[in-house]
Amino acid sequence: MKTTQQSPLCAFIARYDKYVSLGFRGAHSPLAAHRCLRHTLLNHRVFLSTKSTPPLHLRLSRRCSPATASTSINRHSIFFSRRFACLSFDLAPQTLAKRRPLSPNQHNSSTLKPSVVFYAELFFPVPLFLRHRFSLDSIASCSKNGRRRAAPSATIIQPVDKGAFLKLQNGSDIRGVAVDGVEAEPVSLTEPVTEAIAAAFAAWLLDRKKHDASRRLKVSIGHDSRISAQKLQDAVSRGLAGAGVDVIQYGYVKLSNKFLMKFMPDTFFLLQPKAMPCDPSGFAIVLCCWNVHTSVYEGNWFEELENLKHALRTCRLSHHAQNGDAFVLASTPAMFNSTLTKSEDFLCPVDGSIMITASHLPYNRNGFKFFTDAGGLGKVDIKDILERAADIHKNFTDEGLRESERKAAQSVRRVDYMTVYTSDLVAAVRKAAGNREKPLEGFHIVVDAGNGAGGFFAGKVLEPLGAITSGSQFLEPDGLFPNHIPNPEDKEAMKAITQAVLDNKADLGIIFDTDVDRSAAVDSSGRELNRNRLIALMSAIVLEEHPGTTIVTDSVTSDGLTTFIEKKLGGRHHRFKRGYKNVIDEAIRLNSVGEESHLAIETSGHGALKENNWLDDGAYLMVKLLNKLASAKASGLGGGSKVLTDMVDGLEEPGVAVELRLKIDQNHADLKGGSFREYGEAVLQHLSNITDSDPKLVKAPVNYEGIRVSGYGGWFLLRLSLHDPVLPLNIEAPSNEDAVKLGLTVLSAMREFQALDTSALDKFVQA
Ligand SMILES: O=P(O)(O)OC[C@H]1O[C@H](O)[C@H](O)[C@@H](O)[C@@H]1O
Repeated sequence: MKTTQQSPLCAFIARYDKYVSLGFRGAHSPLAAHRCLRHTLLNHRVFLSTKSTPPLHLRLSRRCSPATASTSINRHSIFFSRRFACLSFDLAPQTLAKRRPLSPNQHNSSTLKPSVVFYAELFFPVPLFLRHRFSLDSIASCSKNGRRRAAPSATIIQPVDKGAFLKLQNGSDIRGVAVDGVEAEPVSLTEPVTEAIAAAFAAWLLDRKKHDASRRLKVSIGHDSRISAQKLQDAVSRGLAGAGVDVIQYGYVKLSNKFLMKFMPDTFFLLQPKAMPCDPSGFAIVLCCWNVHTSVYEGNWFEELENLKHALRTCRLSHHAQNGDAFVLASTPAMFNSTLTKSEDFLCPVDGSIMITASHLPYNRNGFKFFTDAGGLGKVDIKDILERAADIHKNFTDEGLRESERKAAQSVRRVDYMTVYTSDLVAAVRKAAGNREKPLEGFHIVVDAGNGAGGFFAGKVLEPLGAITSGSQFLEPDGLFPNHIPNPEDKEAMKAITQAVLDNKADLGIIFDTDVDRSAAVDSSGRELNRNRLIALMSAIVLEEHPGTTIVTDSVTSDGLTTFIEKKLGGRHHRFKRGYKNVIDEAIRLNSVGEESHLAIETSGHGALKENNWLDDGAYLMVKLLNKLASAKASGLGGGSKVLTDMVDGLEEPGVAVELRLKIDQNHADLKGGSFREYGEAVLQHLSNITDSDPKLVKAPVNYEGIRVSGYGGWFLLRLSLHDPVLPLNIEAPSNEDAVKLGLTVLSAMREFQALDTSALDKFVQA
């Protein structure tokens, strides 16, 4: 992925943005500092927060010189933006020399104007009067005659038409670009757009809950580890609060003074605890930047960061909320669960819930999933919300936005809901194991959270159940996903968890996607239990509990899986469409018409069980595997994951299985102004005709999506992607030769479709 940002600083931010905010070289210049601040704020999650009141920040600005008496400060300045304070100090060269001797060259360098810059994200909006006084925004907004006038909202509202809003729909989710910097991917999920979408969800919810008009509705918001999460969560909070809904945030940052004193003593000293007391529950941290000459400071600075990162890791940051140090994240299933939980302490149940996530997509994307107690919202509702959002956005005024901001500042509450959610998971395993406290004692299970939100599973689920989790990896949240794509379908990701299992001689490996609605496992021999194997395993478990039940899956499942479910397990395999919402809704429908179904699951790792309120929950799928391990051990069947491996014994596996994604060029003249869907349908129709006339091929008699054809001992499925201008082609066959024959059939149907990029298929058949 190419980024347009080239400066070393950007590279630096890209590496460390989770933990620091950086100043630019020359941050002594207010303009540069401000630009830097804006850049950082716009693109990165900025840490951290304080519940202290704004005057404390003012005091901080005055007191910082004495506080840093051991250094020599040439000048300092403070800037306030709507939610952030930026403090910048220029240090005299001798101060630098104390940290690391400067070369004569550096002493003489005219660029050597080192600064320290602190950024603080405030939990409260900075009052306008402060902003007017200190913010460069307000200086820029001075009228020509020199009189200050009210600063406009810190966000500039660009007009956005309805079409642009509707483009944010991705099936039953909303997805867009939230971070600038990737070529040809302009930001579409801006703060005002997000605020409008949240306000639209509130309006939609208020319409649905008219009968509850006597009380204020509550909506929970949570997010995963994405770098734009905080920014969007704030915007969502404003949108909801402005629409008259109570807002409960499940995602926030919480680091204790103790943590700071221990791991960042220098920084903390500069922050002067007396001037910036942290209230016992709120905690505060502002990480500083030893700005400028990273060449001068590099060692030290990197060392500090490494210390911090180490500290974060050893503290199991995301699992120790109750101990005071945490990035408190949320998972998608937990958000849905918050509409069902009954607990006044945790302000539950909420009327609606919003998860801020773009699942496994690249770091610059983000999006929303919406829930009520009836489940995730469907396509029609999402379209309705986006249409409403477009109207709301059109009518935004500065004053209205400020009012929403004020309301959000007054009404947002924070709850560590993951504590409830994880204790439910722990309770489920204990119950299944005959109420034993530590049913997983003796098991070594490694978790790979891919730096998403799933790190909690090691410390808050497995460890309380007695499992050893050493060797778990990528548990710490990092929205740049530096290790691998957090996606159990991804080959690299599966390789990483497999290696971790083998290296640690673990009994089981568990991997999640970013927002924990998908998962997969690896057995002790390093055998991947994902895709068809995971479905086979889950089917075996569910069919033991509910003999004969129907298993609903997505469309790309293998023929071998059908044989396994129907012949070996005695269930019924209902192969439906791709899309987790589609399979869940289908299972619910089957039950409503009298066909019992207890499991809806996709090869992607999404899965939902009837017993778990049809919650699409990757963590719960893993809980079902844990139950199996625990009960096997209790009944003396031995430890390890053999019990799971044995359950998928007999599943026929194809020699070759590929998925090729063929793009439709939407701007190609061959579309003749039509949509890519119409074009894709035409390709499918043509393929259907061709296969009808080929005696070696048999079209699947029952098929709900695309064209599925058997032949040459295997099968292929060509279908339209749920979201993209793409025709995904799945081929499974006993050998490469057979797979190529199937590929050639498909290719022959595509020759006349010029807008279709068949290069992946060309390559496949040639190889
Ligand atoms: O149709 P595709 O492009 O293959 O995408 C299909 C996938 O889209 C999303 O990621 C959904 O969350 C999945 O449930 C679905 O399987």
